Amino acid sequence: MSTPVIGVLALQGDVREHLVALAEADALARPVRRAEELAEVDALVIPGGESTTMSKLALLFGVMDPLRERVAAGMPVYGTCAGMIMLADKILDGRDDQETVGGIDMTVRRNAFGRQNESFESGIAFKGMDDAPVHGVFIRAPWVEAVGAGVEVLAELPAADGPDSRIVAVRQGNLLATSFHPELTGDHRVHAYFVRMVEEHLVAAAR
Ligand SMILES: NC(=O)CC[C@H](N)C(=O)O
Repeated sequence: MSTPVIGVLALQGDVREHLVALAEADALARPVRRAEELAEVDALVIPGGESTTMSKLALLFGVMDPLRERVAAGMPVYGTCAGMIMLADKILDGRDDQETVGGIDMTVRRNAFGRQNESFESGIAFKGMDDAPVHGVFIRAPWVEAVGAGVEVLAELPAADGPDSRIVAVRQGNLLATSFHPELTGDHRVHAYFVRMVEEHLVAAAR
């Protein structure tokens, strides 16, 4: 099978780190800014950054609707942090004019873990990666407040202030989202998991 071509939405955010992580997970990675570039990739990563700015630029560059169309058509997408917010059907604490691509039946709360100076790192038990916890870097991170029946929860963190836990990684069909940033660590197992999702999608689509 040919190597999957995975774009990284390069309007704003930590694009370069994702390009490196995807290459290390054996994908062909390239930045995507415009609809024509989106049309040429098999799958997409939406990076961390600032979802309000990303939303504004996606509308300005005319990629918001093409993105929604590709998601509806089944293109695999992985969103980290701001990218998770972009994949949420509903957001809390967003800006009034903030739009998302949507696609995952979940409600995500922006900046839920606190402000920049409350950023933290934590080992995370990630479903299917049983050899060792995933190293999670959380920077003004969102959490998933509610999920619909079709959403698989892949990771949760115990809440700092009570018995509850916070959902920090989910998958719905071909869409994957994490509150944290595996691209900022040397541990690229989540990117490898996404590359496998893309390969499985391409095999199924070719049948
Ligand atoms: N590291 C991040 O991507 C932060 C996300 C940012 N707080 C937002 O709302 O988009």
